[in-house]
Amino acid sequence: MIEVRVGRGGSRVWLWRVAVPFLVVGLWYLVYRFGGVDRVLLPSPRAVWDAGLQLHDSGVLWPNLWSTLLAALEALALSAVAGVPLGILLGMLPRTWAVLAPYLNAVNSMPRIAFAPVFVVAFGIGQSSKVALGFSIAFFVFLMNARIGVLSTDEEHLRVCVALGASRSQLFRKLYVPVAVPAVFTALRLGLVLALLGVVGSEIIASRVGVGQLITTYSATLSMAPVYALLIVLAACTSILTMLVGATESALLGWQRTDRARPRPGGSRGKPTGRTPPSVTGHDGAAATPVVRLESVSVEFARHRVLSDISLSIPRGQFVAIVGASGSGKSTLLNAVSGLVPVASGRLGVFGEPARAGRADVGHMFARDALLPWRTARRNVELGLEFRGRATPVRREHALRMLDLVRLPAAADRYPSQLSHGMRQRVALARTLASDPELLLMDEPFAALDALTRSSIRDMFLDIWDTRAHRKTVLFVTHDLTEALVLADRVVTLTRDGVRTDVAVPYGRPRDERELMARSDYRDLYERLRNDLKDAD
Ligand SMILES: Nc1ncnc2c1ncn2[C@@H]1O[C@H](COP(=O)(O)OP(=O)(O)OP(=O)(O)O)[C@@H](O)[C@H]1O
Repeated sequence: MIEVRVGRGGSRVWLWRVAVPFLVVGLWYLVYRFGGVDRVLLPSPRAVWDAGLQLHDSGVLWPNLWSTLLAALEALALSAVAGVPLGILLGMLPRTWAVLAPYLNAVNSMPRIAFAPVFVVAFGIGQSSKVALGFSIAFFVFLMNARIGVLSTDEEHLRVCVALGASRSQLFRKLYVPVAVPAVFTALRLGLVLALLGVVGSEIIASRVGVGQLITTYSATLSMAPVYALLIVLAACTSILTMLVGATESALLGWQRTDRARPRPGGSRGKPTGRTPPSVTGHDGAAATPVVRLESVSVEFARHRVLSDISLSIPRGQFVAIVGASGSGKSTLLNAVSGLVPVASGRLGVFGEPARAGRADVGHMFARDALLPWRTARRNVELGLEFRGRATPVRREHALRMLDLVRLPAAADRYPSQLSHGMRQRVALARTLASDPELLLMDEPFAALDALTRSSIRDMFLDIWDTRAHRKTVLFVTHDLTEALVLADRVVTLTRDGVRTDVAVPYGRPRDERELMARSDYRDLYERLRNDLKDAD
């Protein structure tokens, strides 16, 4: 379908739209009058108009048109009901798709119209055989589009849902179905035309009623004027139905309309300012019960070792910053702790248990907000609570409280596309904090923001962390050494060979970046860590 954007000059577009049928009729008349075309094959516009009126007045048109449209709509509905869930499932199950794809593609490439006589034999001459042929053509459009819709799922949306505890069936309902909806609307438009094609084709081959049957009858006597009139009526009906689909799509997918083209955050990750300098202290080791304990942990992707022999012990309430060069495995470390990637060797314990995804007491926040664009801010914050089966009023009230906490009470009913990057990241923070996790895994959560917004959200986060009944344990990944030293109790530098430095940050809170920079011991510490990172490169 060709999209026409009606922006400025929109009234002129509408004028042209209305003018097109008149121009076509004018051209038709000219060809009829002066084109030397056989007048049996191409009757005049006037004759077609009269034939249309005659079909209407004689009562022939409406029952036949109704029969055809009803069969097409039935075929369309059946195709959608069967094709969409199957397409979504096949999108979710790539191995099943790999097995079935050659067969489905083979069936889809068959000229289905050739099956019309088979359906007539199977279902008899009547509505069922028409619906069957329409279904056999439109079904694949739904299946393929729904699958492609699922394949377009944003990797980070999936990761967030899994980290928030979504089960397979919740992923199906709350992630894949909404992701597939725009593709299903495309399928509706295409499927409508194809279902109609199947139904009319079936009527032309064998039918007692329907537009196709009328076309066969009139064509047999070379009365082409009613044939053209019927085709025009069918085209008008298809256009009206397509417009209805478009209007429904606009009403249901309001979040898409407002989805302004924004640059993806992530390109401007935080960089060390390089202005601050040093002082060094040894790390004081872990307190009683570690919240996270890694013992000689290694992680591999396709036999490629990404983390080697990492040992760390993080006590309750400690704020630990992980700093390292790009590719040193910082995100992988966090993903392993939250159970999103498996460890290849070693032992990884979280609250004394093996790491697993979807724990309510572990919150994972990513560099990109990964808010689900079809949900308002409030409903995004509710997501984790929804996965855990909390009642609607309870989670609604809680989400509003969390939005209050991140100072966004007025944004509750706005879609992510209507929020600035900073606001979106605050909504993501509210979503992470909603289940009141004891352990917060923060993967460069503010890196994609401009310096001013980053610093204000960082301060807000520290306020929340510091003023709660007890401090949460935080594992905070950052590229920015200054950020690490301003925020954390402890800084761990990570290289491709493992943990390089593990130091305590010996300054009280609140910390002021400028005051710190004025201290020689801070400058020494900064310099030492920076050199460790440089050597690792
Ligand atoms: N799912 C994956 N499959 C294969 N390789 C991966 C996967 N995830 C990460 N890697 C690889 O692991 C290495 C470490 O990646 P990771 O994202 O953990 O590094 P990082 O230190 O967080 O980097 P950055 O600071 O650039 O985000 C990289 O070489 C990356 O290509």
